[in-house]
Amino acid sequence: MKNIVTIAGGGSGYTPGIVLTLLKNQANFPIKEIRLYDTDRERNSDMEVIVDYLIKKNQSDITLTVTHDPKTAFTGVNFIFSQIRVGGIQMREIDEKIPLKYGIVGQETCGLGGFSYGMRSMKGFLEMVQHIQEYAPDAWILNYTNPETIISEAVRRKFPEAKIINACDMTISVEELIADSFGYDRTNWISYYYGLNHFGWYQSIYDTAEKRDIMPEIIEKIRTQGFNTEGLDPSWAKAFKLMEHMVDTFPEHLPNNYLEYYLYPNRIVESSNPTYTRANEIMDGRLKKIKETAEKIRSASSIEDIDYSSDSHGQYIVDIAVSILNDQNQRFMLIMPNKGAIPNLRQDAVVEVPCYVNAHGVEPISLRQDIPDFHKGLMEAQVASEKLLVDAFFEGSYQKALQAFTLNQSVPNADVAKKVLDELIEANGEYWVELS
Ligand SMILES: NC(=O)c1ccc[n+]([C@@H]2O[C@H](COP(=O)([O-])OP(=O)(O)OC[C@H]3O[C@@H](n4cnc5c(N)ncnc54)[C@H](O)[C@@H]3O)[C@@H](O)[C@H]2O)c1
Ligand SMILES: O=P(O)(O)OC[C@H]1O[C@H](O[C@H]2[C@H](O)[C@@H](O)[C@@H](O)O[C@@H]2CO)[C@H](O)[C@@H](O)[C@@H]1O
Ligand SMILES: [Mn+2]
Repeated sequence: MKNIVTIAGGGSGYTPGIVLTLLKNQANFPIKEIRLYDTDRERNSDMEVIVDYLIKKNQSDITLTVTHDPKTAFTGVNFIFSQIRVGGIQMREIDEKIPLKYGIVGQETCGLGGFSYGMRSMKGFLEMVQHIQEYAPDAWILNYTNPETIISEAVRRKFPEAKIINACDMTISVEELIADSFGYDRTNWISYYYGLNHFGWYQSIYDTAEKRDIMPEIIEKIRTQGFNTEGLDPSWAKAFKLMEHMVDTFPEHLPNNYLEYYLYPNRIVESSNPTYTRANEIMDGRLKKIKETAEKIRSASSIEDIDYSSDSHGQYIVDIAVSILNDQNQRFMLIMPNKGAIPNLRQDAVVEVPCYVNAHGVEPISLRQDIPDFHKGLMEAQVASEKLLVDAFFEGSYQKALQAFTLNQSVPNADVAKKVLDELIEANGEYWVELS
């Protein structure tokens, strides 16, 4: 059977990498149609030009459909890969800049920028899931849309039966960086990782060739040699530099780089430019590249190769689909209700842990051991603040939102929490539910 895949947020700069990965994986994941669904017609139309070019260049007979209509997007599909960004890059810029004005972390998925995005994202994402329930109730939603823990919690409350798998590419990026920096083969690894999304640690990394846990050795190498960040985007190189410091200071378990926003908000704020943030870098980089590539294809009768390739971000989501289709029980780091996976953390937390994926869905793997107090304490505050935010969304409660903002560990006091909340309510307007 050939599948139909809809890429929701089709205009995203991740689409070419995902399409090229799909084209490369036709033996395991045969596809008859790719649909690009996006509320922004101009962005979808630019991506149509690029994807059409990639399909033809690969001499594939896959049909391409481009739409802003949910019924056309979802009717009859088998998989929806979601990468929508509700509010777009313009609202990401606001999420990053308003907190920075008050001297606190301004970031896409962490701190109060992440909460601002979370409130918008829940609204837009749940509307999309409603459409999917109507037009394709049996389809699998493989979700990359952020902030993942908040999205996962909201979908679980509103659509408990939805067939959704929430995934983040950060752990594979970290593992690739480690393997490249120190000469490991990560395909031999069985990783045990626990946390919330963008808020977790490795507990162990078992190397099946060496037949031992190599995490202590990796930690030592990070402390003494540092990562090889040559060729990385400077912002990512900077993040991994701070990760080295985190590992050196807290060497018990290997942290996700995103913990820098909670453990070192001081350093993050000091090194941020409040008038030119990551959103501005993306506007001047990834987004410009899409426009330029589409223009190049439109205006040329024959063109040189365009600068997109299949990548691990695309491969990860395609591998999840393949594991479902072929009932392979492959292992992935996924975002799921805890229910015992981390034994000493509240059972209703949404956590990121290794899981098996097969035709029936996701089976989380238990860590079997309690996590230490330091890591547990940090997680408990974060779980509570994220849950309060989701409560605020469903109840329309200003008080719950204020509690969520105050409890966020990037926030020094309730006065700042309130000022930032009030300014974000104003800036988000209709993107947020009304809070009273
Ligand atoms: N989970 C992960 O590890 C991971 C990795 C990379 C990116 N992401 C997430 O993927 C998303 C896309 O990132 P990006 O930088 O490419 O963003 P982007 O803004 O460049 O692209 C997102 C696209 O979604 C469209 N969109 C917005 N709201 C929509 C809606 N309601 N319905 C349909 N389309 C809609 C926009 O018009 C835009 O074309 C973000 O949520 C980002 O955080 C997640
Ligand atoms: O600032 P951005 O938009 O470039 O990235 C934000 C996303 O960062 C992570 O994904 C990385 C990934 O880890 C890296 O290897 C490479 O593929 O780029 C990705 C994004 O550019 C993170 O996991 C996502 O959740 C963030 O949205
Ligand atoms: Mn992520």
